[in-house]
Amino acid sequence: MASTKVPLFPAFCDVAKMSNPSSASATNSCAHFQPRSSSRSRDWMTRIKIFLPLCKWNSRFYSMPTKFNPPPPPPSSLLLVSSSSSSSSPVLYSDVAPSARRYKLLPPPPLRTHENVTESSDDISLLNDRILREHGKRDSSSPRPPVMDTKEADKYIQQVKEQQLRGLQKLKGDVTNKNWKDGVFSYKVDPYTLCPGDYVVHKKVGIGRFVSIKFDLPKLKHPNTYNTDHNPQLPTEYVYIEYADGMAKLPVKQASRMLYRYNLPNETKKPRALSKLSDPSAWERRRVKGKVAVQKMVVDLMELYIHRLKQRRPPYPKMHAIAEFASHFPYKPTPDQMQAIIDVEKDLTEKENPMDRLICGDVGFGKTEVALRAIFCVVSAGKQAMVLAPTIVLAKQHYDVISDRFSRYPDIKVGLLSRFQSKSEKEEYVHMIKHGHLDITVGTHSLLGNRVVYNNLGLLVVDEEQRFGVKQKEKIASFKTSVDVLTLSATPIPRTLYLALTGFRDASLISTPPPERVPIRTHLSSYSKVKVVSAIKYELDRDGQVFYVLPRIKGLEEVMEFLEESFPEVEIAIAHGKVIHCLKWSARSMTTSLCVGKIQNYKVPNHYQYSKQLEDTMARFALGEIKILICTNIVESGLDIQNANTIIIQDVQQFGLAQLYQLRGRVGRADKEAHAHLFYADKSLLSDQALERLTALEECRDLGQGFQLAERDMAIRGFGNIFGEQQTGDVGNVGIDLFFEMLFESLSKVDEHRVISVPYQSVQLDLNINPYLPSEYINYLDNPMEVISEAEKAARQDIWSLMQFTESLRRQYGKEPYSMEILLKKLYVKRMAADLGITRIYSSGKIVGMKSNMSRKVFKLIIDSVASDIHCNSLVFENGLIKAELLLELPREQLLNWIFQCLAELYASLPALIKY
Ligand SMILES: Nc1ncnc2c1ncn2[C@@H]1O[C@H](COP(=O)(O)OP(=O)(O)OP(=O)(O)O)[C@@H](O)[C@H]1O
Repeated sequence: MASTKVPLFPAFCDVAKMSNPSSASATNSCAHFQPRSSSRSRDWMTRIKIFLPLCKWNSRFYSMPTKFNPPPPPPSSLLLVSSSSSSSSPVLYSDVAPSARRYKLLPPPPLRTHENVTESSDDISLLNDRILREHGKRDSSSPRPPVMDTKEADKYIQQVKEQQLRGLQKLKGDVTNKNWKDGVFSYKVDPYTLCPGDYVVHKKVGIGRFVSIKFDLPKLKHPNTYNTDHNPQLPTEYVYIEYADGMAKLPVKQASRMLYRYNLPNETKKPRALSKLSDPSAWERRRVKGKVAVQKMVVDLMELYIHRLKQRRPPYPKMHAIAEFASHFPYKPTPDQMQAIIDVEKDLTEKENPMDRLICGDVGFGKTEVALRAIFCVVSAGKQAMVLAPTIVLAKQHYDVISDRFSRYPDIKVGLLSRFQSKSEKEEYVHMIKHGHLDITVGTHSLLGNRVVYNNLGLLVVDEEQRFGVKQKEKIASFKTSVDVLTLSATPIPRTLYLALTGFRDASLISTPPPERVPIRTHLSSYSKVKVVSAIKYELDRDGQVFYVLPRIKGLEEVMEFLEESFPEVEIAIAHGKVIHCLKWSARSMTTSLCVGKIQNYKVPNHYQYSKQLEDTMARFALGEIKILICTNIVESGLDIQNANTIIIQDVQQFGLAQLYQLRGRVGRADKEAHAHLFYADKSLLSDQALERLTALEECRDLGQGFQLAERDMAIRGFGNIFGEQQTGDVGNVGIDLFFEMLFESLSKVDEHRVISVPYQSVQLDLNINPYLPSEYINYLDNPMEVISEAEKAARQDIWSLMQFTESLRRQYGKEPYSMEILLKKLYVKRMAADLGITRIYSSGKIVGMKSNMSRKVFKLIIDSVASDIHCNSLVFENGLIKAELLLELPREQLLNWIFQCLAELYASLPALIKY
């Protein structure tokens, strides 16, 4: 939603504070208001007192929690009349001249944000809070795309749809895929593959625990009839599932049609609760919630994608020089690698909208080369490129690889910027970047700081985006609309998901390893110094190098001592990502040339010195001078040292599977057989789950097999790459497989979930409500005509502007009187109706009718996702008309309240719909 600010009126009064200084809201909103003089405030109080007796007829007026509580209007004081029923531009008539401006002008107060929402008592506040929350949620994950013209949107949606169909078609054509059943992609589980205790999800009943499959005699449907499905004489196989309030038994055939796994294989995460057989509606609500969450994800994705398609930049020129650049790659690209290179080249040289492509491939499968070619294409066209890495070690490695590859092009300048640099060094780089003297900048998140301003940025390469923090991801997202972005990730996306997503997200998969790769041998056992020494000795004997990884910095020192004793002649070093302000650790963070005896003279290094040491350590390890590197997971991603082919991981249980998978990928990056030794401290301390997962990792020996294992296990994390991380929590509601199925369904039907909004002006509100504004309120307002016209203008713009308008109004003048509230509600009703595609609202007796352009499917989806049943139970959909029959005919203003609340409920489901 566009966050356009409605011009605020000058804040000038302190009435609320004076009349009710202790009110909580006064503290919140009016604390900065200053009365100009006490005599004037007394004057105001006197005027209120005079009018008080007149107000008694309107008890509702008094019961409102208002800061500003002026008297009700004498009937003639001000009448707001709609100039026509289709336009709510009101005409003002006032019998009281606006009073002199009596209050001091102060700057407008800050707007409420979703963090500081406090007052939420009336309908409008509640709705505003909801809009704020929704905006906050969406804003944190992605910038809100601006409104798009319906016809233009049609074109893009069609384009996305066609591409996506091609993806699904490919999936169908994939004969090896067992998930296609009867032309539909299915994630249902084969009951025979279940183990007792596995959590399962029955689509109709909910979450239960698989007990067993047993033979039993089938029940007769009726005592006098034979069961046509099963011969009553013969026992049939049944699946037994335990629920919260009993045991269910299902014929195997039915179970294979209805059951899903709740968890990933090898995962034993407990669901919050088992479902009840006696209460299927609770499960139904949960399922609908899950469906709507999935829907929201897909719609967000779709909207962002469409928004990006709308951005324009001229395609980069196709250059012959790229062939020369490519010829310096020492290997023949693998087919997948080549495809990824072609995909990126097409994005850059054939498309007119900025690229946002994900290169997803197993560790060490050659993603860097794809990025290098993209960088070449962009910088040779005179633009700058930025390469972002999650760690300084990886940034340095990228810097080395890039510098090496571009060394033949002296005009192309490459620089490394990191938080560990000295201030002057940094300043120099920042200056060079700003003036276009640096073509390729490599660095960590420090590149995202506001001080780094580019002269002509064309490409952003992000390595392992998931390892950046929320704020940094937001910053990265903000680049996506203006520059080409290439994201590299070793977190696998299941091929099926990838294909289904074709059309929504540009991604290239590299799933084939370079040809000479040999599978890594993984050994899992309890820790033993003897085993460690033997593993290291084996590697050193073949002239290789060793990574020794621990989960914490504490402990590196101890290992150092032990290894120095065992291998006194060997160069050993420590590397980790932090400067530790403790003499002992800092000293040991130096390379091994520093012996214990020198520690006394050693000064704690600052960031700059530490970075130099780390850089030096890593460089010497890369050159093969250091043979054993004792480190934390600072080496987790991307590090590429071909001669290091043994990795020892101590206290393996403290790492996540994804981390282990990455760490293991540090070795076996050339043609030598590599070994990964995973050591746990004490088997008895390992949970069954941890042991099972580690065993699975050990068993996946073949190349690509590990990828398959990780593919499912990390599918959820893979979602993070595509949808944003917060949504992954929604999986827990319905279990992974049903979630996948819903996702597939939703992806393939995305165009059916479309609400086409109508222009605000075209909404006809035939309710004949024309509220009077009290003259006191009119006098109180600085410029009433302007207030009313600003309100209209905000409503015409969008709901966000209207929300900002009411918030400002209330902050400056206090809570409005009832008639003003009615006026605002009219505007809200019209605005929400326009967004929902409702063109006319009318009432006739007890019937409320809303003429809409939405389809029955969309109506159903909206109704399904509405949290409160109060309004929606009464709504039906007939031939483009949303209809409700109320229990009794309501007075007009109450009717407006009912419609306001009803639309606010419907409006809440809009995020799950495409709104063009
Ligand atoms: N087609 C190829 N044939 C042989 N070796 C290759 C090929 N492509 C890349 N390599 C080499 O494989 C090693 C790993 O490649 P690269 O660093 O690009 O992997 P990556 O996919 O980025 O891995 P990670 O996810 O760990 O960062 C490098 O030494 C690289 O030179």
